[in-house]
Amino acid sequence: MSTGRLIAVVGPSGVGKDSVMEALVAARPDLVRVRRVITRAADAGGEEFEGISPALFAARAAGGDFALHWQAHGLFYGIPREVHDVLGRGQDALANLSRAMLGRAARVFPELHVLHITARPEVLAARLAGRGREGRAEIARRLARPAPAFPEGLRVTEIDNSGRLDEAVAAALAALYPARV
Ligand SMILES: Nc1ncnc2c1ncn2[C@@H]1O[C@H](COP(=O)(O)OP(=O)(O)O)[C@@H](O)[C@H]1O
Ligand SMILES: O=P(O)(O)OC[C@H]1O[C@H](OP(=O)(O)OP(=O)(O)O)[C@H](O)[C@@H]1O
Repeated sequence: MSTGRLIAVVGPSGVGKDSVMEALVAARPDLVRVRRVITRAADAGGEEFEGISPALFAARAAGGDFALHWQAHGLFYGIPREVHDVLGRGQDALANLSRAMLGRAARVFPELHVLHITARPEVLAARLAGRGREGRAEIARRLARPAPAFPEGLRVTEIDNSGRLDEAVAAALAALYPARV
């Protein structure tokens, strides 16, 4: 049985990562979305995640609970190591990763495929305002966050989500699951 792919969905805040992942899973029930462990308030809304304290996060990271973990936006993020079981069953898994983690992710997940979601800057600002999950200062910080460079040699599909979400999702599905001729 071939190993499943870890499909890393990356891109700037507000670009549509959660929206695209939700639609991909709806279109492909065999696709598993990784439930991240985040030190974000459990009632923050948005993606379905496990909210824990920074102290517990550190203990679990030290205990080897995470296949990957990183810090961003003043939060800690972890990908539970159980994702390896999903891939070992031959299933693909979707995970929202930091762009800064892609080099490490490629070492941890040999079958890594990067789905790089992009959008025009003015679109990002409007979408973060519309989402309303962060306050104005945090939105400004996220919009000003420099885009980490990607390491060489990754399998990357770039999807422009400046327009209709369904079109971005269709392009992602076509790239990830090209129709067998
Ligand atoms: N193609 C799109 N057209 C219009 N609104 C979108 C589109 N994609 C995402 N959104 C909206 O933009 C906001 C940010 O999307 P989200 O998926 O949370 O981005 P990210 O996870 O990358 O931060 C959300 O309110 C979402 O509903
Ligand atoms: O290093 P970067 O590529 O800039 O990514 C920074 C963080 O943003 C995303 O998290 P999250 O989904 O919490 O933030 P978002 O919804 O604003 O994208 C991503 O998973 C990283 O944890």
